[in-house]
Amino acid sequence: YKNKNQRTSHGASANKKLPPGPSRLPIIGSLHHFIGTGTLAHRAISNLARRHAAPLMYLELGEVRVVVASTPDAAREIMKTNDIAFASRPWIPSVRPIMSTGAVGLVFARYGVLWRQLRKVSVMELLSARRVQSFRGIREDETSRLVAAVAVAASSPHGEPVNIGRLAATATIDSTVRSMIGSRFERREEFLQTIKEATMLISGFTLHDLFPSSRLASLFSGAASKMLAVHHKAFELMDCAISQHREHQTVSAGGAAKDGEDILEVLLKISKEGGLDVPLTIENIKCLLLDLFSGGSETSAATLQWAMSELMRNPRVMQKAQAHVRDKLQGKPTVTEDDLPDLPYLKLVVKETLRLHPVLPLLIPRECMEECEIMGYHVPKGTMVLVNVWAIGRDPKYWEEPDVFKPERFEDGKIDFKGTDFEFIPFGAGRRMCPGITFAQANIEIALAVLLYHFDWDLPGGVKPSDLDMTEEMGMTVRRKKDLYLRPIVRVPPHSATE
Ligand code: HEM
Repeated sequence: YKNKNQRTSHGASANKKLPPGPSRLPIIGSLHHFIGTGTLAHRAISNLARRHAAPLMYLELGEVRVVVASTPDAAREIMKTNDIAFASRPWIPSVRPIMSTGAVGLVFARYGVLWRQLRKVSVMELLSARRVQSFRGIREDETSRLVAAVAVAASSPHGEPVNIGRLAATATIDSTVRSMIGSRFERREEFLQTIKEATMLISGFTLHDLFPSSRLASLFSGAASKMLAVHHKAFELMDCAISQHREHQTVSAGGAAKDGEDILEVLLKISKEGGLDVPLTIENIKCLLLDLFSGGSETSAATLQWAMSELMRNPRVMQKAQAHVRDKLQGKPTVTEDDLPDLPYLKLVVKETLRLHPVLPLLIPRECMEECEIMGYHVPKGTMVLVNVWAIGRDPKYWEEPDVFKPERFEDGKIDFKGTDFEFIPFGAGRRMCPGITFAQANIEIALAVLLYHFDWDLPGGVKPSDLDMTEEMGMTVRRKKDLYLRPIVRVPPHSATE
């Protein structure tokens, strides 16, 4: 056994104190602490950090060194004080073969000129408030379809329960994809399946990722070749999305109403104009598109589903939110984005949902680019760094009654998720912070508003609110394990059902 607070044994780092953490065994490191716990990583890591009183904790997952930050102070030291040192992403062995082909998007790009370029284009051009605003018509159209689909179920003789998570996901995914390529993706289901497969492989927990130097592990897991196969499939789908985009443009040019520039159009234009520090290749464009598709849709869909789940579990909050929307809208036929600024309570509901259910509970892993001292401990170069935002959002030192869903806690407007209040960082912070906050907020708020405005909701089968199953499942994001089925009752009839 190695003891906690053990000094490192790696060359120049020798004699420097590593953060505390659980005991480690030869070869497997700390992995035995995770086996048989039956708990998802963010919960298991949170339990370990608490047991070892380790705001900054050191683990070895197989051969991989990992440091986990579990308090706002630790997160601040990493993502603010030492932001540049932690602004890279690790290329775990499963993704390395793909990245080595040059197929680098934004999410996994190493810190450097290419990342800076892609980041700048994304923040300034693709996901800016102005651009997000230009997709308003798409969002309103998709949410009116959502309302229409729910209304159909509500009008069935026995009041059919609807799979609200799935319907809301369809609305956010279609809205995202339309903003990207101008129309709904013909191969949406196939694409979602591919993303799901890819994200299982890049979770970093394959044998090959944990024991990168073992040829046997690499052979057994076959992860690299599976990853390449998924990557080829994803690229084939992106080619298809690009051709679909071209066809759509031809149709639009032929007289059909046009929504304004979509994201792919902007990217192709920027790449053609040139004058960039690093040329934007078609490969980069496909990767970036893939990142935005996948980063943009599942995260928002999962958040919406958690919001509805918490509202069902907390009838007081549900009634207050519904009364708030109906009061403000005063019988208007439907909610438009003009109404959203008048619905502050809804924004608080979204915030509280993200506090209790940050869909990326450990953010996206960072990599330490140069050895650093954090909270008096040594973090060696090359260490993978995770920030447990799930644990931070439930820390009783910072949150009163942390397990209670209480949107009012944000009422004074002092705490926001923009990356400066380290007790609440569901979108991360610093240079690698999520660039899609405005895009996500827009999609989530309008969908939630229409669901609460038009309908009341019941749990089918006589389930009591407090008994609603909230079990999590880890996919690309932490989502509900079981789909959320609810029975809708129309309160404000939708004025016109689209299709
Ligand atoms: C509720 C919705 C969302 C949540 C909770 C979320 C959360 C996150 C988090 C935690 C990170 C990592 C931040 C870090 O390392 O500090 C991230 C990165 C990223 N997100 Fe989001 N996100 C959401 C929606 C979106 C949307 C709508 C888009 C785009 C349309 C998007 C695009 C990205 C991209 C491209 C990155 C990588 C940025 C980089 O590495 O430089 N996200 N997101």
